[in-house]
Amino acid sequence: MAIDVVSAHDILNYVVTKPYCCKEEGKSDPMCAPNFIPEFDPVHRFSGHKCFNMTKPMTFQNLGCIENGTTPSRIDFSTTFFDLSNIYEFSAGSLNQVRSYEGGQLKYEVVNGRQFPSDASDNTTCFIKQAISTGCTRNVPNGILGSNLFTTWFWRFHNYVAQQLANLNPSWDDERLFYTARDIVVAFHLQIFYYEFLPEVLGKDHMIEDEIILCNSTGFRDIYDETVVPQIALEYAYASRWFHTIQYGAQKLFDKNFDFIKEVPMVSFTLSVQSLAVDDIMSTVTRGSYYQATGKGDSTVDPDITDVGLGPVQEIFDIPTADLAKGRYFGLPSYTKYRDFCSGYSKKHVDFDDLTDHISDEKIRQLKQVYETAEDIELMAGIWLENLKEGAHVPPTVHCLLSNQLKRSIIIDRHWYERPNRPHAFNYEQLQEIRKASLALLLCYVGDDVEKIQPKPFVIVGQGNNLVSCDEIPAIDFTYWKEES
Ligand code: HEM
Ligand SMILES: [Ca+2]
Repeated sequence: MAIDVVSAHDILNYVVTKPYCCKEEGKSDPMCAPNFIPEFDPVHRFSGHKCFNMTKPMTFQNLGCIENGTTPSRIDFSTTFFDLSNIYEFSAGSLNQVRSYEGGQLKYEVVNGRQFPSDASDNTTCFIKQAISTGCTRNVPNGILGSNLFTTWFWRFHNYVAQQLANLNPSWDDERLFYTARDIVVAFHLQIFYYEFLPEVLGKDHMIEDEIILCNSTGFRDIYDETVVPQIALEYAYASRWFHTIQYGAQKLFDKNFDFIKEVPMVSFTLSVQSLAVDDIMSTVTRGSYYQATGKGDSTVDPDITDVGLGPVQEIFDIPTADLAKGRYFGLPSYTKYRDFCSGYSKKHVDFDDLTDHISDEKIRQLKQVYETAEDIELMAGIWLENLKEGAHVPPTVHCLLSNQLKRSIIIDRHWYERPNRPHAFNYEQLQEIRKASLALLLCYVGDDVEKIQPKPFVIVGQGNNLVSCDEIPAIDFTYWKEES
């Protein structure tokens, strides 16, 4: 499960284009997922006609700002930085909507004794507890299972931190508590993303070599460059779609002894955050999220990803087809051009034979059947067929395109948490506490009934990474944020 890359789903702003085939009558409101809990009935998802819709992102052409007939230029509603905008700005301008303006807290709703994100107000019908029967979840952060879990956890963590700060500093007002908590939570998230999650995916040695992380991750560092324009490459989100190929289709549920209960199609949770609020689903799914393994990077895709995709709201959605199609839609250059770029332009890739260092002969033969020349190969098709990079869990071109942005995201961020001279920077002791951030710690703080967890939850349980009690996970000492009176 990936943070921030997964949270891309919270900002997806695709519009559904004309369906290829669709039943006319009895179409439900697409934002109101039919409820499948508690039976988790995968069968009804396939009832009726099969209706496959393609999607289009919002573009400046749609708004008439750029002439039609030009390459579509996408409007992105999320911020350019890794600043947990899926929590704090999950739709543009929504920050004020999600603050409670008391004690620095974010608004929440309690269902079954559990805290869930909520921006619903009293006169809407979109509280999660209502959605359990109505299916309506228009007003809450609502995406795929992974992002719903992460949003919920970080939302709760914000409130946890704000409460710690309030206890230590009774004189702080809501404003100060809110912004100090946000700063800590964003840093905590970045520390997990860059120093815990990404090393498992990209390989720690590669990341050190590419200067994305520090070898000795204790001190400050500052690579901010105000002359670099803050931007996220289209290719970052695009190449990240490769992760759809390792998405495992089944979500396993475990009881408190980590005994397997059952498995549920992962996609059944898509756009159905309310399903997490039923019974003890949140606890059993949370355990599954760190106890079960991910899918394999072996050029095959789970059938639910190609047939169901969006879960209950559409009968069929083929995510890999959408992934390939978006490359054409955005007018991305040929795969060979990205190979040139990723070789630092030390090698030119023109013929099929130039691609053999990352793609097997058999797969080159398959490419030849589909594409007339090597320069016709699309980026997505190329990365689907690449072997995984040595010392990493992604193909080399995905590695290159992600690494490129991940480094730039530090360079462009004036508020990067490791900077000693940013406005309201952490002092050295506070930064040491932030360095303790880990997914295990997050789940021990705010996860549902998490009493035991492996120290490295992005890695499967095993020797050297066995389940331990939460008491053994190093915790943050918030007293470093107590203001001297
Ligand atoms: C159950 C699992 C998942 C489902 C159902 C799902 C579904 C989708 C769908 C429907 C889209 C939009 C496709 C389009 O219309 O073009 C999408 C986009 C995307 N997905 Fe997933 N996805 C899943 C898992 C993941 C994972 C694990 C990652 C990465 C770690 C990921 C990364 C992305 C990215 C980066 C995009 C493009 C976002 C953008 O351009 O705004 N997805 N996904
Ligand atoms: Ca952001």
